Amino acid sequence: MTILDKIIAHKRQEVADKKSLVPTALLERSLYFPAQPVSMRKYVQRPDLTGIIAEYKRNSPSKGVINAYAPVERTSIGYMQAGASALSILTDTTFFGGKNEDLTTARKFNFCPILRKDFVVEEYQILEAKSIGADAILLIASVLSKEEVSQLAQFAHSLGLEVLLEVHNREELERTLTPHVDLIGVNNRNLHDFSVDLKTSVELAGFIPDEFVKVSESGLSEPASILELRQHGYEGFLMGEAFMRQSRPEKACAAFVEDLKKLEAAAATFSI
Ligand SMILES: O=P(O)(O)OC[C@@H](O)[C@@H](O)c1c[nH]c2ccccc12
Repeated sequence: MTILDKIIAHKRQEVADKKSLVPTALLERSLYFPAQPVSMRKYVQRPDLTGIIAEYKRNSPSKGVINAYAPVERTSIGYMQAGASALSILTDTTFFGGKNEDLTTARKFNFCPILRKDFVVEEYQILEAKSIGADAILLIASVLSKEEVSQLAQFAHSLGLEVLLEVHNREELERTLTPHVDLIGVNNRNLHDFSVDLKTSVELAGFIPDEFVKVSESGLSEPASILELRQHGYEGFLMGEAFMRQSRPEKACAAFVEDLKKLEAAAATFSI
């Protein structure tokens, strides 16, 4: 049994327990409807922003505790001030040390797209994402069938939420691709053994149809990688640990964006 299998088994039980406490009909009555949903797809493509989807992640199964102290208010506001396009907030408690309140807090302080980062296996969790103020959800291809991806994505759309479909290889991409998702994220980390390789994004880029916004996920820590991935059509860059590993993640994000801008300027001069 891999760690991902363990997470999914645990998640199914957790959702069953939650349902008995807050039945679906009750959750439906507490949906959060912001004045207008904020489109992650659009923000990632905004030329005045960086495409960075900055993640708030306290722990991970592969790294243990990453940052136990950085508060979600200051971190999320700082990420957005630094030039991030969107936020990703981990809400899984058991394996990532997150909670729904982290997302509601981030929502209170930021007008920007917020991705609820969790392991979605049922519609109930999508209602929950909406009820806590998310704008987008993640669907992980390796743990879902094509029908599940399609149905969950359509359900998310019916609530005004966008969908980021995460794949790690060509088989997952071709097996689950459906027009009902908005962005395709290529996870450079293999969730079964945690190995990370940016080549995963480079190699899969050509197989992703143009109508989907391409996002490269995990293991990003160098501005040069962003420039390289842009050449392959990536517009979104999901980054967590490189920032969260530092005591002031928002400052690390700002420094990264500064370096990225310098590199962009240098690259522009060089190409003339
Ligand atoms: O911390 P990193 O290496 O920058 O990675 C961020 C993000 O891609 C990663 O947290 C992630 C990608 N897919 C996931 C699915 C579930 C939990 C976490 C993830």
